[in-house]
Amino acid sequence: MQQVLYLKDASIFQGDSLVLSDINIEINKGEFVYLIGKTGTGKSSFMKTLYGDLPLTKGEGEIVDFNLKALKEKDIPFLRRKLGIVFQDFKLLTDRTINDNLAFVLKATGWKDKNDIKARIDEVLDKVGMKTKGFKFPHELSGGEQQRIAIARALLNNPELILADEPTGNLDPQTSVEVMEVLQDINKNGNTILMATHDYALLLKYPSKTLKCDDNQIYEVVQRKQ
Ligand SMILES: Nc1ncnc2c1ncn2[C@@H]1O[C@H](COP(=O)(O)OP(=O)(O)OP(=O)(O)O)[C@@H](O)[C@H]1O
Repeated sequence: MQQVLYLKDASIFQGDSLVLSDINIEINKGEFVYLIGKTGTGKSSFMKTLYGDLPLTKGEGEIVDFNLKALKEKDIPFLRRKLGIVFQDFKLLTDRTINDNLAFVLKATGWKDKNDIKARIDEVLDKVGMKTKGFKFPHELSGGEQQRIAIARALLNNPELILADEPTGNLDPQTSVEVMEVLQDINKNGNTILMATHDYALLLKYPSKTLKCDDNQIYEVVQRKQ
């Protein structure tokens, strides 16, 4: 099994306060992993550590071949190119169309050829069922559609790991299921996904490996067979 993430005896701090300690986890290529836990237990802090927004100061960690302990400011853009990050609030650029949102990311990561850019955009929009919506502006799309675009954006550079922090947090239950179907599809096509959520209905509907933050620890939840 190829490992895309491991943490060994790691602790996560916000300033001086300890959020999580003794973290020992690994995620292998192809897995779909949930990260659950009550508000304030450290899910976002954990995710931020993985994409270089919080430093790892104690313990060891490696993500998509980057050593988190030795991560320098200048490494962060390169780390993020190997990750796809999806947030609760979509974070699309509101002043341009979907196609231009996606082209912006590709150009920022060195893509130059117009035809290659167009082909890649069509490809990722197709993966999230939004191929006909590229000409629209974000405000012309529903919340679920905007999140599907954010997932397409995360796929642009063939990420080795997708980090989704409460991707259905702003969506109604039906739309959450639609977005989850997209995430399940891309996982079946080989993408590795770590998804923070407090939506237990999704966990029950789509059972998968689950990590839980509680009492300053992260541990794997053993799921009972139904
Ligand atoms: N920027 C910050 N500075 C200092 N403390 C912070 C900061 N952000 C979060 N914390 C603290 O770290 C702890 C974990 O917060 P975190 O946001 O990681 O939890 P969470 O599980 O993601 O919660 P939520 O579901 O509400 O986002 C909380 O006690 C919080 O008050």
